Amino acid sequence: MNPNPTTTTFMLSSPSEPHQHLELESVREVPDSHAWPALDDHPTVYEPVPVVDLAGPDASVAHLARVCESWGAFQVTGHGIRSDLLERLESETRRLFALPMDQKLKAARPSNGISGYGLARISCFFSKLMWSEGFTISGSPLDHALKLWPDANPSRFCDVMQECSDEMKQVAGRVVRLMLLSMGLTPEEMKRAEEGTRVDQLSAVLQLNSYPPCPDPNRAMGLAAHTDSSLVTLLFQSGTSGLQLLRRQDQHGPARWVTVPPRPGALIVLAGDLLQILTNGRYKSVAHRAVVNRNHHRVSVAYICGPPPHHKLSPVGKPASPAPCLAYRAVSWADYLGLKAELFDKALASIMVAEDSRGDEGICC
Ligand SMILES: C=C1C[C@]23C[C@@]1(O)CC[C@H]2[C@@]12CCC[C@@](C)(C(=O)O1)[C@H]2[C@@H]3C(=O)O
Ligand SMILES: O=C(O)CCC(=O)C(=O)O
Ligand SMILES: [Fe+2]
Repeated sequence: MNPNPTTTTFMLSSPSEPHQHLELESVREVPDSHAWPALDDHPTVYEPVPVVDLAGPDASVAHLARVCESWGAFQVTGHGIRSDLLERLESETRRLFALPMDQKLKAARPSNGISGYGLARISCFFSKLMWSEGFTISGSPLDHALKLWPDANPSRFCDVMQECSDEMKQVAGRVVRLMLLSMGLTPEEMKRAEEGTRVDQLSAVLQLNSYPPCPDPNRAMGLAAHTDSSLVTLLFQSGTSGLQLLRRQDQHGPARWVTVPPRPGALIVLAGDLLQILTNGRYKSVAHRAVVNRNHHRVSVAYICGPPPHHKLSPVGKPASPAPCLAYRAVSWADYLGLKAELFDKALASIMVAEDSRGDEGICC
């Protein structure tokens, strides 16, 4: 799948690209560096995005199987994360992005690193820059917080990020388990699927995103279409919409963008590439993007979660139909991230096992 026809393998000419670290909030006109030629690659339509109440009967495995197969995403309520914690998550995220650019750049993500402040990582695959800033937290955010707020107590930021990660881990663990139960696996397959995916084993990064108001939202892109590499991503979006899911009725049907309206207290679950691999193509990862708007400064926080980085995940269950024999070779998250950084939307295809060469690692059908 190519989630966006404007994708090229264009690399930014140099790290000192003049508009790379624009103070987007003070820009009055979208510069050419940020003007996207084709935002309307598919129509944007209204469709109600499914809601799964983890505390209610919606959390039935039959319902979940249908939702995962047909959407790869849903809103989750009844997750137990207190609304005041989510409010603090939003306000700490806003406080970070409101810092002056030179302060944020003190916590810049190193070119070969995971954590820190910077442009969307996928920027290198596109010829235009995105109307957003990101901050990735992997492990403790303390070192970064000390650089961002050298004169203040960093615990306010760190505590909220840590508490949210801990809570989101519990929710992600429940969601992954329900998804696996919904596949109707044999006890042996279920045991194999749970290796590396149990709640106590999950690992994650927290991705904070900021989308300042944009003077010409029809020409700018907040975050270009992509799938996450995770098993599942839990996304918190502030009261402003912007997240869109790429949806098809069936494999060959026309694609359209569906906006996920903010729903107070809800989190959004997005199926990632590792879930597609683990479920042998049955629960596909969902392509999504973030669009911007003229008046509101939107923020979002993604809890991008998967197995321990070096745990090798291999597919379980029957290959997805109608595709005859989708199967992937076993892969660790760490190795898959390497493929994704190199191949972007071709990473999944690169680990498909050809039908005639299925051996120990692939699933025979
Ligand atoms: C663990 C990771 C997943 C991620 C790449 C990363 O190393 C850290 C940031 C993650 C993120 C967040 C925004 C979208 C995304 C595609 C990206 O470019 O960086 C994801 C990556 C991913 O899921 O592959
Ligand atoms: O901001 C959003 O709604 C999407 C964010 C996202 O896709 C990500 O962080 O991976
Ligand atoms: Fe994403």
